[in-house]
Amino acid sequence: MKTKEISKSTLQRLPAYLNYLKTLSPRETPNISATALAAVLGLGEVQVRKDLASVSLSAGKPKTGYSVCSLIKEIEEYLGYNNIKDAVIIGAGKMGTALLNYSGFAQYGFNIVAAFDINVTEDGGEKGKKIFPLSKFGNLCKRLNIKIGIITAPASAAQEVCDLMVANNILAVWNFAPIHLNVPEHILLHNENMAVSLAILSKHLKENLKKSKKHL
Ligand SMILES: NC(=O)c1ccc[n+]([C@@H]2O[C@H](COP(=O)([O-])OP(=O)(O)OC[C@H]3O[C@@H](n4cnc5c(N)ncnc54)[C@H](O)[C@@H]3O)[C@@H](O)[C@H]2O)c1
Repeated sequence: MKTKEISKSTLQRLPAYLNYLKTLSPRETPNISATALAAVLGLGEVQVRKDLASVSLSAGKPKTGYSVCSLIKEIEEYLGYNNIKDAVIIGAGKMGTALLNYSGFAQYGFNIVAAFDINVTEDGGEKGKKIFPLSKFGNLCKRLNIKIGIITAPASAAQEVCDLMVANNILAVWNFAPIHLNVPEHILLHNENMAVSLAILSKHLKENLKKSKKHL
């Protein structure tokens, strides 16, 4: 992906390119020229060429133009549509802030961008990790295209928190609240139940102790 800065107006045009490219059938239209794209969207050819050059590594070929599939991927990547490394937390209490400030996620490339809480009225947090009022959740998720949500709210609030995440395009939920959550089919849900892990450990311990008694 190209990382150079692009202008605000180019950035604003990228979703329009993307929407149009997605309407094309890759079989019927595998390639598209900047001229054709400019004509369909009512833009200047030079402008389109410049916009595409700033996000696409594959320069349009003189006769065939750009590969539609590659261009879609490159624009999506530029816009952060494939952002699967950033996550947000709802519920900035003991558990939420511990996760927010845990540096170990970075080793795996994960970044917990911020936490949100219903009882926070002003932006806060430490070590550059922000805690925001819940009212700012939708805006930040949309702006940064966040796809992973972490629930560390009380069990009684977890379903409404989860619904809020789903409504704001979160696609994967890591749930710490000890409650069953109902989610649409397209949502990936992972429940982190520490009591279950401890129960399994305890069961294995019991078995090991039984075995060692037999050997005595
Ligand atoms: N603390 C632990 O060791 C631990 C371990 C396992 C699981 N959990 C689970 O994690 C969750 C959080 O536990 P905790 O100990 O951090 O609790 P906590 O009370 O310290 O924090 C919960 C936070 O959620 C916020 N909150 C409540 N309703 C909300 C809503 N509708 N929207 C946004 N924020 C809301 C509260 O203001 C509070 O800051 C619980 O479901 C708990 O069962 C905690």
